[in-house]
Amino acid sequence: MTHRSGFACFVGRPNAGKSTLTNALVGQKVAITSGRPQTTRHVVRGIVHRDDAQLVLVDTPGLHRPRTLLGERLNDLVRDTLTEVDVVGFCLPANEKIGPGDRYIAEQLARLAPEGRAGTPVVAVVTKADLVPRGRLAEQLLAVDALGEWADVVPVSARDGYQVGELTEVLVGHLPEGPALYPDGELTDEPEQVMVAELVREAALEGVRDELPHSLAVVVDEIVEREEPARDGVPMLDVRVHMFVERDSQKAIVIGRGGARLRDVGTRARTEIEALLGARVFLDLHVKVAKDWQRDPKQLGRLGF
Ligand SMILES: Nc1nc2c(ncn2[C@@H]2O[C@H](COP(=O)(O)OP(=O)(O)OP(=O)(O)O)[C@@H](O)[C@H]2O)c(=O)[nH]1
Repeated sequence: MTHRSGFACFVGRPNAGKSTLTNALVGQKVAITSGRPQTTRHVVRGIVHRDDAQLVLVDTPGLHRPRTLLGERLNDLVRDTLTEVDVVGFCLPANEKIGPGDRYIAEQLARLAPEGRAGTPVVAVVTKADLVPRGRLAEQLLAVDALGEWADVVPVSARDGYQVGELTEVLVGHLPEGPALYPDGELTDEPEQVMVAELVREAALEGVRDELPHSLAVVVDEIVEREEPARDGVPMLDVRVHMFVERDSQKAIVIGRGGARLRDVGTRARTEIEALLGARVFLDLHVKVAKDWQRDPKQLGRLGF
């Protein structure tokens, strides 16, 4: 079975139904995050976990707020963000006529595809389908279709669940093959997780910063509390961390002769993590050379390279 993974974001003018749709897609396993995950520069709004795919929904700064629509200066930022995701969902409410705000966004999205090149696919999502009769919905679908070049046009209702599964299918269909980017279950994107990653990164770069310029990404896979605390009542945590480097030579640097350097890094990081979390920590450090899928500039960017 091929596994797909990647990022999507919803754009659309205010009130278009982006947040509600995100929640509907993510369903029970909602994993809204408050902070900034260390593996991506965008705020993760939610993750759809499936056996065959992981769809990470991220926020797009810039196109969400009306005032930013006026700021030409923000266009580059928006464009950057939109080209870093694998698929964009452009939300247009079924019950409102297409207006200048929608057209503005449509124009921005059209620029994602530089002439003659395939850009980020954009799926036009006609939201709030439950608010209009079938005939009106059909008319809106035609109007939206005429508004630009879309990879697909999908009507949905986040309210009653109409076509929500279908939209997931369509979005997943635009993701590249790749392993899950986040562990299943609740996304514990707590500040601790970010700080733990930072502590490991600092320890790993100590003394070799010049040799590993931008080539070290740290991903905290999990922080799990053991059921039995230590005898003195201090909680015990298993912390699993992956460090990604780009080349074998860099892996050798991180690990050091006979693993000596990695042990050192582990000890130093562990001491600091214990101080941070107030717990005894078993730190499981792995170093990996980024695989082919991670050589993809998009993927590397997400891992922080
Ligand atoms: N009837 C109906 N109402 C919906 C649906 N989706 C969203 N709404 C309503 O539309 C309003 C706006 O929805 P949001 O999800 O907050 O829209 P948004 O695009 O995230 O808005 P901003 O955060 O302002 O950009 C809310 O009052 C929702 O309850 C839907 O499928 N059906």
